Amino acid sequence: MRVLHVAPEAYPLVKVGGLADVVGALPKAMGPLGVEASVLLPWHRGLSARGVGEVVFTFAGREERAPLGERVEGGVRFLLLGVEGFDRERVYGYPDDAERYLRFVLAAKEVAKGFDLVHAHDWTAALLALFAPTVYTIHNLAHQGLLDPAPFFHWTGLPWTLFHMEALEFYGKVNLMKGGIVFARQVTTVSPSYAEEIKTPEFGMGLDGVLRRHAEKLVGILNGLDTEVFDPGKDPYLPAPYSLKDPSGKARAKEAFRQRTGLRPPVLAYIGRLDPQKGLDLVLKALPRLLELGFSLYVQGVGEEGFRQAFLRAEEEHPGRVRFLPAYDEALARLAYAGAEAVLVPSRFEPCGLVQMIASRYGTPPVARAVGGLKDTVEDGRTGVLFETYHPEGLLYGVLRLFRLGAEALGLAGMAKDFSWEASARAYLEVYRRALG
Ligand SMILES: Nc1ncnc2c1ncn2[C@@H]1O[C@H](COP(=O)(O)OP(=O)(O)O[C@H]2O[C@H](CO)[C@@H](O)[C@H](O)[C@H]2O)[C@@H](O)[C@H]1O
Repeated sequence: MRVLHVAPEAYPLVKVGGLADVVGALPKAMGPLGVEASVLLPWHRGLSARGVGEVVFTFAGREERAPLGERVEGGVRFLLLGVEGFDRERVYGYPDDAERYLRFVLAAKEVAKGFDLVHAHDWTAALLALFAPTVYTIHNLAHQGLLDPAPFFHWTGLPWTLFHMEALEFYGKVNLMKGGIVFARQVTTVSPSYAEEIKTPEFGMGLDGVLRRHAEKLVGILNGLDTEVFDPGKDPYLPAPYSLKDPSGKARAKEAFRQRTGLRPPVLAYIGRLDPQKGLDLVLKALPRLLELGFSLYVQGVGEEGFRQAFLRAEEEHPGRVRFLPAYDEALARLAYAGAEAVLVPSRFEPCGLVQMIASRYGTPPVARAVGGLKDTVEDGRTGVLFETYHPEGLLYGVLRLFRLGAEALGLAGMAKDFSWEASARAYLEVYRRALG
């Protein structure tokens, strides 16, 4: 079976968040099951690849050409598509994102012709479901890809008959994610709990009705971790390797983390995008009390300016107790996963979440909110702590409970857990078979 993954980001070529981890790891995990997978990405600035040809496609009624590159990393074949609009600093966050990614999809549709199945990820690739046999994965319902119908139909050349409630129309706009859900042969999301939650108005972000109508083709498959990439036993970013059998190297990581950050333990770490999804308002509100109780805080992430300012202020006000790294930094993230006493994942909603799994793999227990994939991956009281109420008190209670139970013991229990892709890869194979059957 030949499958083409289509996505905006994939580790190790380009990563903003967890989507990249998944798109980088899943193709590898499917190999042993007989699925030959390639990953198609936009040719973002700075990526090098061997030119392998040119893709001819139609955009806004005109013929365009885009160079196609190829590069193999970690056994995965990446294809890079050099359509206009991607020679830029960032992956997302431009006013013309909808246009650039539509152009990418219309070119990707030509590449897809050489494959049995497309596996499209998130809103940017959703529209492929209209052009090829597609499995569509929702990584986050918060980003749906909304745009005005007039430019959409002009650029794509699709008929206006698709502009109705059971197809692409969404409150007067075109909704690309809705198109993915309606037209894909199978729809997946990244945890069983999130698959249930998104069928309710509370978590459905306006698409719960559509998801309920298409529930028979919707399945929740838990993300795994690339256990080769995230392995404290051979992580080049750590001062010494360690494992469940011999965790002694973890003390070295703690020491290195302390020296690097100047924070006195116990340190609570947040690593991730600075996004309202992630419950950072709870962290900020609980901060004074956490500091009073003797905890320090480490925050690493990029995203919303409001959060950036708030954490810069917190760092300034509490030298030696709060450190904020407003950057994407793989090396420091690994050191934090290994060197902090606990990680905080107080999300409002969380489709799956990789942060809590990575932390566990590095022997650091998570304090997480009992939603979505967090509920499916953190064993409350055994590998970490889950709290229910979206309130600073809920988070505080969770932190205190974790340390009462013994952070170290919970961390070790987490290290023993299987976070690999194995079971989930088999579940995806079933979905692929259904899509083609
Ligand atoms: N500043 C920084 N420096 C270094 N590393 C950083 C970083 N900021 C984030 N990361 C890394 O990005 C990843 C975050 O992944 P998550 O899955 O936890 O959340 P995200 O919301 O990005 O993903 C979305 O997609 C994934 C994939 O399906 C879902 O698990 C999730 O619930 C959904 O919200 C982790 O590997 C983390 O270490």
